[in-house]
Formats: sequence, C-alpha cells, structure tokens
Amino acid sequence: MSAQREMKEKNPWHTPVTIIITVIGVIAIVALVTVGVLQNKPLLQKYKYGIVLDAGSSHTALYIYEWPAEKDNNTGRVEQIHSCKVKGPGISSYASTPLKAGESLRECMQEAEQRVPRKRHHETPLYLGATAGMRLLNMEDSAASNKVFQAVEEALQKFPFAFQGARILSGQEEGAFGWVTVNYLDDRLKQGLETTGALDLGGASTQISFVSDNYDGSESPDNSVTFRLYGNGYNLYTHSFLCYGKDQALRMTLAQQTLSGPRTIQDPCFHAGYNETKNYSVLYDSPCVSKRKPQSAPATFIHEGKGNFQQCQEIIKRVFNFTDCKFSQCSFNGVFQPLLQGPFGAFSAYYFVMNFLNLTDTSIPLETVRDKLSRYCATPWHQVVQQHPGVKVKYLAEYCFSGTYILTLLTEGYNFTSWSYPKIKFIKKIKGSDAGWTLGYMLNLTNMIPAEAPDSPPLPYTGYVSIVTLLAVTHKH
Ligand SMILES: Nc1ncnc2c1ncn2[C@@H]1O[C@H](COP(=O)(O)OP(=O)(O)O)[C@@H](O)[C@H]1O
Ligand SMILES: [Ca+2]
Repeated sequence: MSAQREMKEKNPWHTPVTIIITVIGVIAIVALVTVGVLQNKPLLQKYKYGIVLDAGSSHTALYIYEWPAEKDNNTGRVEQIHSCKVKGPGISSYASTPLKAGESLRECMQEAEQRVPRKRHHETPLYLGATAGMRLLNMEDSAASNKVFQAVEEALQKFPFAFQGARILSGQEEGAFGWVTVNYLDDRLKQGLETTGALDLGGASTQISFVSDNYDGSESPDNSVTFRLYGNGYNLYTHSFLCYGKDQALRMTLAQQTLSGPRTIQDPCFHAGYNETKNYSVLYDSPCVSKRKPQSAPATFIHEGKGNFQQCQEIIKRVFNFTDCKFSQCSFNGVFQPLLQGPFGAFSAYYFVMNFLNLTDTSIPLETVRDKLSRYCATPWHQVVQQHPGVKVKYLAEYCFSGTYILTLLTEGYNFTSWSYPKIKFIKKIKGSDAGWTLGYMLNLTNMIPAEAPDSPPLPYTGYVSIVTLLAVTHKH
C-alpha cells in the first residue's frame, strides 16, 4: 500500500507544469488542424467551371460544365450543369450584320454570369467553336467570316470570364471531340473498355468517328486521329462530310430537282398538299449548290409535295457519289471508311428527327422503320399540321425528308445493314450532359484527360484532416 501511495505522489501528471504543457499541446493540435483546413481553401470552394459556345450552322448553344476542384484529372467527373439556346440563327447568318452576331450571345452569357459563382468567374475558361456554317462562310467570303469572329470576340471579352478565343473547328476536330465526349461520359476511356462510335448530324456537315481494330490509320492519314488517354492508345477513324448536314443536303436534293429552272417542282420528300413559293437565289446561296444554279430560271419556283418515300430515297441517293474510290473501301464521294465496328451513339439532328418520328428504338427491324417512315411521308400535309400543333412548321415540313435522308446516309452512305443498324443508339444526353463535340473540346483544351493513368486516387478531404490530426498527436507524444 505505502509503495503505491509513493508512486501516486510522484505521478508527474499532478504537477502544474505538466498541466500547462498539456494545455499548450492541445492548443497546438487545434491550431495545426485549423491551419491545415484553411490552407486548403480551394476545398471550401468545391467546384470549378468551364463554358463552351457551340456556334453551329443553324444556331448557337452555350454549355456550362462543372467539376470538383480537387479532382481535375479524374474521369467521369465533369458534368454539364446548364445549357442555353441563343435566340436567332447561327453566327454565319450575320455575315452582313456582324455586330448582331455578337449581340445575339448576350442573353445566354448573362445567364452564365448568374450560374457560375462570382468568385470563380475570372478563372473560368470560355471558348467559342464554330462548325460547318462558318466553314462555308469562310470559303465563300473570308472577309465576312473574319468580321463575324471579330464582333463575337469583342462581345465575349466584355464578360468577366477567361476568354480563350473563338475559332473554326476542323471537321476532324468536330468528329474526334464528339467521340471523346461520348466515351468520356460513358466512362469507357479510363476503364479501357471497348469504345462507342459517334455519329453527329448537323445542318451543314455530318461526322462519323469510330475505332476499327483492323485499321491502323495508314491507308488514309487524313481520316485518322491518334490519342493516348489514361494510358490507353486509340487509333480513331473520323470523317466530316461538308454539305451533308441535313439542311445543306436538302438544298442539294432540291437543286437537283431544279436544274432546268422549272416554275414548279413536285417533291417526293415533302407531304402531299404542301405548297410554298421559294426563291431561286435563296436556294442556291450556298457553296454546296452554287455551281449548279440554272442559267435561266425565274425568280421563284413553287415547291409542291407529293409524299413518296421510295422516290424520295431515289433522289437523295443521287447526291451521293458511289463510283469513285481509290481506297480498299469507301463510304461515298471517294472517302475511305474502314469496316464499321462496335456500338454507335447518334446525336444532334439524328436524335431530333428520329425522336420526332418515334423511331429512336433501333430494335425495330430496319424494314419496319422504312415502312413507318413511308407511311409518315404519305400523310397529307394538312393532317400532319393538325396532328402536331406545337411543332415549328419549318421543322414539321422537313421531317419526311430528314428521316429519309438519315436512313439513306446510314445505309447507303456508311453501309449500315439490318444487322448493324441495331447497334446504333439515338441519344440526346448521357448522364445529363448533351452529346456533342463541346465537352471533348473543353476536356482537351484544359488538359483534363491525362495521357497516362493516374497513380492513385487523391486523398479525400476527411482523410486529409484526420492525417493532420494524427500527425499532430503522435508528434506531441
Ligand atoms: N427540334 C428539332 N427538330 C429537327 N431538327 C432540329 C431540331 N433542333 C435542331 N435541329 C437541327 O439540328 C441541326 C443542328 O445543326 P448545327 O449544329 O446548327 O449545324 P452544324 O453542326 O452543321 O454546324 C440543324 O439542322 C437544325 O435544324
Ligand atoms: Ca453541330
């Protein structure tokens, strides 16, 4: 007993000095943890942002992307949080009033200012990429296209974001970034899974991009893009057909029917009862058709529909050239295409049109799809208008043509068969983000997809704090 008491009396815990040291120690730990948290200030501002404007031939759309600030290099973490459709036509339509192209973007840009937290504005990259509409304007009148870009850049610089410039994407870039977007959102890149091909249908051009195992890119270097992403190498086949977007394809199909400059044409791709007076000069005002303008034509022609799918498909086929091919195999117009492979995602106008026609389900046999479209095309125009009161008449008039064009492009152009057609999925969004080139473009320009696989996942926030605490405690003892 006495020995025990002696020990208790000598216990150093009971001296005032050790109490003070302990108190100081505790304060030191608290201070260390606080400093640790405060020095990781970005952790409190959890997200970063990026903005891309897609200046398409028919319209411009703005997309805002968001990702966790600490995980820039992690796949599948960038998400679209907002999109805004710019009112009015695409920027290439403002060739004669360039300032208005800039002004048209203001409303969506103001929305972006509201959506991105103010503290992040100055570090948020802002890109504008223009596609086939501006490619065509640039071919036709490069001075006008430069003025449009100048006006658009001046307008965008007025906003507080980190503006990174406005430019025309090449067809390869448009195709390749669409493919990156689809595969990034599907989480296929990081995991090294089989990739999905991308089919993009615009108004003025259309893109096809896919990986074909038995193709190394050597037969047609213009059509190949190589990537190293997360430690995996990809050899992508891609091609963009200028003038084969659905609006320009319609022009080419109409041009073909008006070569002799007639007063009236009976168009199988439009519904019976459809009857509109159109301007020859407007129809031929595009590099896709300008060379074919009839020598002597009246100012206008009457565009009448007769609603015949078979005949429509016949005249659409004539805008494709299937004869000249200097490669082992071609899609059309002498363009090389390797053997189709893998699943495909078809987006943009592919989706809008097939969704309107209730034909997004590709498990429906191709023959049945043709029958359904044939019946739709045969529906009289007044009935079509009655059945779809909410749909824009311009779009409504063109769905028979557009649907027929899509089937012709896929089967005759790219060589999809009844066997491979079910491998196509008509999609608008993947996990909340729109399918299209914009996300892939931003991921590339911000270096957000590393060439090599990341070594190990970064420590989560709570893990970091507990390690700081642990270090502080062990240090004291
Ligand atoms: N609801 C819709 N129904 C039918 N077509 C649509 C709809 N919304 C957009 N589109 C069409 O989608 C196409 C989009 O092309 P766009 O991206 O502007 O051109 P490009 O990619 O060739 O520069 C246009 O043909 C446009 O008319
Ligand atoms: Ca587009």
